[in-house]
Amino acid sequence: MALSVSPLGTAALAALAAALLLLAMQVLRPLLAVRGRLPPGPPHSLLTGTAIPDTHPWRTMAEWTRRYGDVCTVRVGPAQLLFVVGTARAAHALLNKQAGVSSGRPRNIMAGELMSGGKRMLIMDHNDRWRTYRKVMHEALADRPAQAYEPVQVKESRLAMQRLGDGPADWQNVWRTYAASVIMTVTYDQPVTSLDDPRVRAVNERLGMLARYVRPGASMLDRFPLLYYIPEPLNPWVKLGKQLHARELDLFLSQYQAVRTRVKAGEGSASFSSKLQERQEKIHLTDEEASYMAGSLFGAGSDTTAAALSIFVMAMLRFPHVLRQAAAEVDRVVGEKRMPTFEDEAALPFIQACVQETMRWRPVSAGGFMHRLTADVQWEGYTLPKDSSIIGNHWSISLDENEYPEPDVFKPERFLDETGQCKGTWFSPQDGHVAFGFGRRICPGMHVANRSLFINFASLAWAFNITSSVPAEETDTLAFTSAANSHPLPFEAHFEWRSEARRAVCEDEVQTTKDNQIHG
Ligand code: HEM
Repeated sequence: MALSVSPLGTAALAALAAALLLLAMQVLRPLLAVRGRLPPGPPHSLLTGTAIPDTHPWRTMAEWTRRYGDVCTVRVGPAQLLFVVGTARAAHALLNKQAGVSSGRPRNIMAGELMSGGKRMLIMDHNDRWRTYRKVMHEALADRPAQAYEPVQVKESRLAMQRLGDGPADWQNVWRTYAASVIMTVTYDQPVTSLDDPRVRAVNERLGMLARYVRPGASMLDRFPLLYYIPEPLNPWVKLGKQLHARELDLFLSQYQAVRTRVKAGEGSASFSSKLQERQEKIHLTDEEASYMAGSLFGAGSDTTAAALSIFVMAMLRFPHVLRQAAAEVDRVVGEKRMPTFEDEAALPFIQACVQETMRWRPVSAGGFMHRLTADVQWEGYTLPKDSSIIGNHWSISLDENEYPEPDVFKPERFLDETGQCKGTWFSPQDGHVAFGFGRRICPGMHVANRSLFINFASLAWAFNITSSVPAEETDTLAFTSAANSHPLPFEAHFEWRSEARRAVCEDEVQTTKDNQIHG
């Protein structure tokens, strides 16, 4: 007996077949596009790709580098290729020297396109808007303009020392407050004194949401991009992404507009936002774009800086002789009667070397950030196809004993030359490490970050003996969170004033620097 199918049923079957065909094309297209040999990599399943662990994925990736080589192929889901680059040699060749074709970002529908409206620099592709953002960032944050923020960093650092000396239970929050206040001042000329400040709470709440969706494949839309095309009224994911974006945009716009209002009233001093407002029209940025550029500085620069400051404290507990060496250098140059300043920097090469070693020893963005290849790239007989993702694993590069002998030991002197001056490495002549990333996506805030680390490390060495009831050799130097910006898990640390006189000098300096503002 012949089966009869109604016209409605035929249409449904045709629609189903078309959807399956589209799905198959989406899955197969990147694989069919592979035109050469891929580097070896860990096993993967055809449907779900390579199993990448949620906890400290950079440690597993480092293991893959040891097993499969400098560049290995990983599959995210059934079709997306990700190249994990695990040595300085390969990272320098692929991500620095060929930055022209390795500086895109992979598509991120939920966190990038919907929640950030395509306006968040860190997850924006290598396009014209990104170039404008990058130019603005360079003009505001490069080495010379970053000097303007030094008075604010000095003021906040004095406050941080005072708070640490008071013996807070959660001393890591002192660093979070320091970093939040520096960024809020740099961005809006709005210092904060507590993490409970409603402005900080609001932005941290938004960042918490973003962190949830920014990981590859964290949202259904990124795992199954076809879902994006379901009409909006029936599409819960698109609706959610747009709602979250609207709330974040409201927050960023209101902070940005408040600067405009204060400037009109002749109040406050210069900031990233006030300077941006002066030239916003000339560079054709809408208020929405400009407010997002300003607003997303907090996410990029606050948590990262706070983590690096805690990492230094961890290193000082594990390697107490380094703190003694740092204190000896600071005492020789600065003495007891005043605290260190940025004018002392050239005379404090050991402290500068401590900054570099902290960033190397436990890199904050431990796994690195994904880039996207915008053309096919050749690597030692292998082809890395256009549109694949590529990631430089900061962890394995920083702990590679071929580049850094005894990599687990905190040894600032590895960055000192025979004349005692600070030096870099062959692949990073300036900083000696890769913790700020690669190529055209290298962190534009690094000069602000380095200054924060310098002034706080010098001040810690000047002010405190740092102690713990845990013996130095039992300090767990691998106890870190698994977030993209990996913080040390809470640990015990006591900050004991080296002398009553130093405590009194710090109290005085808190008063004398309390009105410090951005220069210019
Ligand atoms: C210790 C502190 C910091 C660390 C470890 C750090 C690290 C990084 C890393 C690894 C990247 C991505 C690089 C890549 O894709 O290869 C990045 C990007 C970025 N950072 Fe930082 N950062 C720090 C502080 C800051 C500060 C203080 C600011 C702002 C004042 C900032 C602003 C940015 C921005 C806007 C981007 C996006 C750049 C782009 O995608 O083109 N960062 N940072």
